[in-house]
Amino acid sequence: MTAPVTAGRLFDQIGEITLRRVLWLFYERVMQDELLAPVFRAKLGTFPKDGWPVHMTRLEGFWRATTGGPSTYRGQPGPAHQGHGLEAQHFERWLALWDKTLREQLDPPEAEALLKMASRMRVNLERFATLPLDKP
Ligand code: HEM
Repeated sequence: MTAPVTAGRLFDQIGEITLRRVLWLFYERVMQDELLAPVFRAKLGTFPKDGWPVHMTRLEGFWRATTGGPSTYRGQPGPAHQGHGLEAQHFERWLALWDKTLREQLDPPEAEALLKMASRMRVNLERFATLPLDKP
């Protein structure tokens, strides 16, 4: 019988190197997407240079922590999404690319687990993304 995928085991099941590969491939695709790329380019510059190495290190830390792996990530994903003019369509596209990349690169249980995690986070991130920057 296959054990259920839980956060603690997920990092080990995916593996450090595979997780890193998935993330780089995903953002390479994000940067080929005409809706998403301009948002990231405005903030981080030209992929994979400028602000990208730092961003990728931070994201890797985030996903390591989320999947139960060792991590020193101490960021705040919510506020990071404020002030970019993000709408529902950006999140739809992001998740569609995430889904495609995960399905190609991982076994179904791990792919589904990572998709489900991002789908849940979307609710909170989208709420932040549409908050006015200067609250009265
Ligand atoms: C559910 C979907 C998403 C997840 C899980 C996610 C996750 C993250 C995380 C963990 C960070 C790092 C936060 C930190 O600095 O500590 C981040 C930053 C960021 N994300 Fe997202 N994100 C999502 C959707 C999007 C979308 C749709 C866009 C826009 C097209 C976007 C644009 C950005 C930008 C511009 C940053 C800030 C980069 C920086 O200042 O270094 N994200 N995201």
